Amino acid sequence: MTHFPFEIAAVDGAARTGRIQTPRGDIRTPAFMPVGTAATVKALYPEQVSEAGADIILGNTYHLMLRPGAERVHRLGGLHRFMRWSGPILTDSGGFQVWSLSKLRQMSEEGVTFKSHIDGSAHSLTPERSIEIQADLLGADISMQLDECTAFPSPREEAERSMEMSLRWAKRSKAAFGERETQNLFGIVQGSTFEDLRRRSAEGLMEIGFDGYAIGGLAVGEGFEAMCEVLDFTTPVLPLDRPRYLMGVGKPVDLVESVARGVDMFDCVMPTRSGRHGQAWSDYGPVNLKNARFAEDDTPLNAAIACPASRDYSRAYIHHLVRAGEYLGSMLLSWHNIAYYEDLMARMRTAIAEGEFEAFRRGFLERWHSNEK
Ligand SMILES: CNc1nc2c(CCNCC3CCCCC3)c3nc(N)[nH]c(=O)c3cc2[nH]1
Repeated sequence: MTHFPFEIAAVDGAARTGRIQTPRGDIRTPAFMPVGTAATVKALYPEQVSEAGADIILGNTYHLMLRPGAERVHRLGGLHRFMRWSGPILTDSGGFQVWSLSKLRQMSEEGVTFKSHIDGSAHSLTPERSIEIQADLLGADISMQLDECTAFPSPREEAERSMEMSLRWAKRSKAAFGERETQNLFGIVQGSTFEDLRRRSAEGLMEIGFDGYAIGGLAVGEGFEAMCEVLDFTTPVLPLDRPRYLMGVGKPVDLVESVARGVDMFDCVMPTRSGRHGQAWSDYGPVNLKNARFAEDDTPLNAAIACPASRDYSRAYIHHLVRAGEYLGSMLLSWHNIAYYEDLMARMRTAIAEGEFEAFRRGFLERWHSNEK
């Protein structure tokens, strides 16, 4: 097993803090991974993403195979060189995006065929092809198995069929990946909201053996309570000494409640996407800077965060930019939101290291549920 060393520095309840050591740098956990869908964390330079505190970013098989093409990225030196990000990159395997973005898709045991949402051209993804794109062509440090994200809600039989196919694809993904010294491969637990299916999926993946375990099939409309319930009965089954990655999550309160349940890694489009829609995140929830109450608010978004977008610009100015539809509005809010998310992760890492995570969590939930904005 050539998994990256995962050093757990402290445990507080089910919460853990530590670091994953990769050839391209350490990942401090719990970690939030900004999403770089089309080889860019939208509206930010890589330097800003790194200075904001991100150790690792996400890339994506689906988008990059369609445009500019995985072979082209490879000819140009791989994804790190192409986008000038020298730290670790995790890529998703593409299955989820086929379901959420493409038209006319066909699923079979072999894989999935689909039409590009960009130009309608025909494409196919198999477990083997997805690994080739992620690990060989893009050069991801961490690749994900090809899986099927089971729709929610699903009847039990459908969830079982879907989970079992993802397990077969997990086996094929691992066989295609083989043993690599400088790259890792994560399996993805499915099983929707059914405890026994989640257990069988986790046990099946551990039997195959992966460098880390993602929890898929969540943040698909099941709601906060159901997501927490699935975490309550899934994370305890997973190995303590391997990273757990909750895919597609989430709002700040989701991150706090999931870290409390033993999750180490997260990704979400929320900070950047909501920044483009005029929203700034805080411990009190989202704040829409378009709101008239900011028109003459000369205070910064959050002076406690050492990011120019959070500390140096007034809300009045950002309000003006958003109202005027100026690019700088989206740029500053995206920058602040990434810095806020990374600051939240840093506060949680410190709280766990000091054995104070419960107190941190209580304080955060009080702020989150207060109506102060
Ligand atoms: C938002 N909710 C959610 N996302 C899920 C995702 C995607 C996670 N984010 C990947 C980025 C998305 C933007 C482009 C770059 C990659 C899921 N992915 C996989 N493979 N399986 C899931 O069950 C799975 C489940 C998910 N649930």
